[in-house]
Amino acid sequence: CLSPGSRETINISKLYRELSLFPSLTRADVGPVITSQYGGKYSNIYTEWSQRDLERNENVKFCRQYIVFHDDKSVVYSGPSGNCTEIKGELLSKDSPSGDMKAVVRESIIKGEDKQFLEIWSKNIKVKSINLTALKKHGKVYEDDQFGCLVWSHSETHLLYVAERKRLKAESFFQSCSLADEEEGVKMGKEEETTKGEQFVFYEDWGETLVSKSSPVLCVLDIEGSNVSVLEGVPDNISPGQAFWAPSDTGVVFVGWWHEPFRLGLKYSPNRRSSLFYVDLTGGQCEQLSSGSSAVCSPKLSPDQCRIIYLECAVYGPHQQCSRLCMYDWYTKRTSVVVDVVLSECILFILTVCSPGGSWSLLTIERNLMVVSWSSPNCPPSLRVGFLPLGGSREEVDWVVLEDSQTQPDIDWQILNFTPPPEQDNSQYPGLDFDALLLKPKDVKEGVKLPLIVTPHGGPHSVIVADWLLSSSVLCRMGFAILLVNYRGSIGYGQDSILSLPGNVGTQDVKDVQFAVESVLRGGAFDEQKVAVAGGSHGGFVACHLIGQYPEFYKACVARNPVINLASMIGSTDIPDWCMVEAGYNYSTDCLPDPAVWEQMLNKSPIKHVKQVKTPVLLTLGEDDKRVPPKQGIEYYRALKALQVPVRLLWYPGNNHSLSKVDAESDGFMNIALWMTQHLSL
Ligand SMILES: CSCC[C@H](NC=O)C(=O)N[C@@H](CO)C(=O)O
Repeated sequence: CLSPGSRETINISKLYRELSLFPSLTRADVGPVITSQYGGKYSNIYTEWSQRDLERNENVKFCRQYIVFHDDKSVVYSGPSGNCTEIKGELLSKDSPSGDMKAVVRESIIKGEDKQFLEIWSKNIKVKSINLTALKKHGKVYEDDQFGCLVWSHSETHLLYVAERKRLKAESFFQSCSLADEEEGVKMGKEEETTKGEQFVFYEDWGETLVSKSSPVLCVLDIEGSNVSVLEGVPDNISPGQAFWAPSDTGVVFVGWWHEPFRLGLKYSPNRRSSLFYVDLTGGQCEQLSSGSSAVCSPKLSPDQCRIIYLECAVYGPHQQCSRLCMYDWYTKRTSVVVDVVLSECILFILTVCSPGGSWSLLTIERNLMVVSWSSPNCPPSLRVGFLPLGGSREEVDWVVLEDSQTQPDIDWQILNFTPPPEQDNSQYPGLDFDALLLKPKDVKEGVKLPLIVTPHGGPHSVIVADWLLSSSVLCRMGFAILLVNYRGSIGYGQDSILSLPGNVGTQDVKDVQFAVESVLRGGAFDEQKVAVAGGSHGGFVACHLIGQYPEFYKACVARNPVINLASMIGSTDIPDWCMVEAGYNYSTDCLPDPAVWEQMLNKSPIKHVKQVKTPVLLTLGEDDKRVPPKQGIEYYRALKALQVPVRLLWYPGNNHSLSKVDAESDGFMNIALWMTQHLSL
């Protein structure tokens, strides 16, 4: 085993430090069109970035602005305006539509207590700073991308946001308060309504990454009067979010999620019963705008304020299944389907006309000006802008780079396509192919066979795209090849591929990955004795299946928060429906434990094959994971210990499912790299 101070360990940490310097783009906003004194038209582009700061042990957020001169169909001149500025304490921010003002929700610690403020900035002045905590109209403001929003009214006189409903201060049954205390409280204006007997009441939350978010309310600030009000009219059994102002500011449109009979995890789960609603500001009447038997998200008002587009999919079933794009006409109240569920091979037009190859991520589009983050497995994110070709023409977009990044010359990558052998074809969904991304060190000496790390993604309905991946690029620079497999069931290939997997987890996904690895090995460039597997969550499920079903094949395994036993997980995860659906059953909120279903869940789980495992396993677990509770990993750890299979468990307090806090991520990476080096005897 390499010691922490060995030259090799130091070199790996140096590489990690070097490659973790590249920031990623998290947001872009395009400002209004301004005409300069010389007649040229330009827009400001505001961007936010995130970068790991290993010294400070946190992800730092910073912004940079760019100026883009254009003629409405092409960029004429562009460049940065000033340097980067770190953003501290901002939970949410938004420029007003005219660009004249900016609103910020800020968190600040004052005398050891967390306080939230809503600030209004105009030119170089902070014109308002409203202490939301002191107002006590609601609890904490939601800053997440599930419910959260900060939206200017069209008139720029009001702001809309979402916060936790106000709760009365809970006191012990035995709390005594003297008359003198009460009188003092009243005198000081500090009296607070309290309630007895509620101190230990359980409040459901919305699960992984949304803990302590239970009952959101829509809040409006009247800027002129500095007055905050909580909107009335939202039904009691609905949690509102993703809100915006209706045409002419007559009310608010929002997505409402039903939270009865109980809340289920929402992260990566757009398949929760929900609908579009409109609440009228004058009468407080609430109207349901979409069907009550589906799941909706991401509503947007068209620039002409006449239509709302949104995504809609079925309730339950596979998480991240295909959605249809719907349009609601504000004036006729009619709904139409713009793009229906795509059954097979979904390739967006924009991706087909963009070169170079890699990953194009649209940050925003305003008046046909697209702002994108482009990256590839050997090139960290760069910022580009380009106009959408007019009238949907298939012309190439003329991309202009606003912020470039350095290509990593030592990394090579390619996309591989696989057709499963006939005996592995899915009879219900025949003829499905799948892809994989292969990363390799560039100049390999003649005769050298590379060690290979196989990585199935999680989900299972998610996807690996050809973007910049920090850990894969460091491993590649260390001399490993990495094979990232989009087995059948991944997203981006249409609904049929997604539906082919539920009921077949532990076989179809596992066989696809094994087929991909064996096909790649047949090429002769890789060392068959040096193959490892690593995956997180459902990717950890596939990894642990592979070492159980192919016990001689893999020389090392790493699993982050892996699903080990569907039957034991259903009672503790925030998404029990996932366990039922992936095991091949329908879910309903009133389903009770059924021995036959549990037996199938067990049969499809990695724990079923643990007796065959010989591969050394490194487990990385997040203490606060609500999705795959760490007890899943512990279950595997105990079984491996009993079988005397080498196992090492890393336990990360304060971390959830993603293990993405800077210290957990970097420590996890170093341990993974050393585990691979040790067991593949590099
Ligand atoms: C009951 S947990 C199911 C696995 C989990 N699915 C959704 O959250 C998963 O695999 N998550 C992926 C992301 O989709 C991960 O990498 O964490």
